[in-house]
Amino acid sequence: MDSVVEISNLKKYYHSGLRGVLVNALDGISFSVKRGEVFGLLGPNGAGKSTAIKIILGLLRQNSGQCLVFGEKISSRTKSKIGYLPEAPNFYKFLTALELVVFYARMSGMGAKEAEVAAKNSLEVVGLKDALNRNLSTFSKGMLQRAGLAQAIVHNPELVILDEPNSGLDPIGMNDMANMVLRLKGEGKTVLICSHMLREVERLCDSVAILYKGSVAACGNLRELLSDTESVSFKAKNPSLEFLESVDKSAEKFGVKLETETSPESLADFFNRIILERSGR
Ligand SMILES: Nc1ncnc2c1ncn2[C@@H]1O[C@H](COP(=O)(O)OP(=O)(O)OP(=O)(O)O)[C@@H](O)[C@H]1O
Repeated sequence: MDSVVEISNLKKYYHSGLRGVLVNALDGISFSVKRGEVFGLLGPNGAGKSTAIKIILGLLRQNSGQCLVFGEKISSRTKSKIGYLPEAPNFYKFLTALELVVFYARMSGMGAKEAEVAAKNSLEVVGLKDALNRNLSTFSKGMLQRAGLAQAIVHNPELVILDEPNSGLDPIGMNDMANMVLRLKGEGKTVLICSHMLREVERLCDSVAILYKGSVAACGNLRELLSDTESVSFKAKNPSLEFLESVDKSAEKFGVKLETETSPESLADFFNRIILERSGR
């Protein structure tokens, strides 16, 4: 499987505040997103996710390291193959859903007729067929997210980047969003999701990278990461608490930690463990 995004030793710092204090937003991160996979970019607030996404999109330049998209440095050619749903998109509210998506289709270089057909099609895909001609000002949050996804996929991009796609969605909306992501995957597209909704990420993603303070704390195939816990198990008929405590104490003597949890871990547990380890708490 070839890489759609290949990030190597990427560094980005900002000068912040009046004194220009240096903030290491990305401190040499490396990961790759393979063609056709759903990839989750995770991390607590301030970990560097948005900075990484902006660099992939060509909206920001790194200070050093490399970011290749479709094997090339970012250019207008590579950008035309990317669809992007920003977190909390701020669309022109006086446009109808159709006008909005046609606008983005035209920006991607389509002619008027082609843009209208593509816009109607992508609005139908996201479930807004009956709201084509409604003003965005009358849309609920969930409908705005759908319209945002429609603009992100209208030009049939190969790579779709979704920043907090579940923001403001109710459980039904989240389920619909998940189905749309799986549909994109089924069409052979690569999807990069940046999210704090770990249950959804666990359900959808093939691979993840967890960022912490500008570094990669964990990265790889999700199933492999989650089954990576070492555990010791034994069978005993109705063990008493006393017995269990004595086993635990004897194990401790030999430097063995008995785990009562069995693998695979949930992504949320894995995430918390990795972040706690990194933060030394
Ligand atoms: N324009 C900027 N100027 C100065 N510092 C910035 C700027 N943008 C981001 N930072 C800092 O860089 C670090 C990484 O920020 P970034 O927005 O990439 O994190 P994030 O993982 O996307 O966080 P969140 O989950 O809150 O969106 C943070 O310490 C942030 O304060």
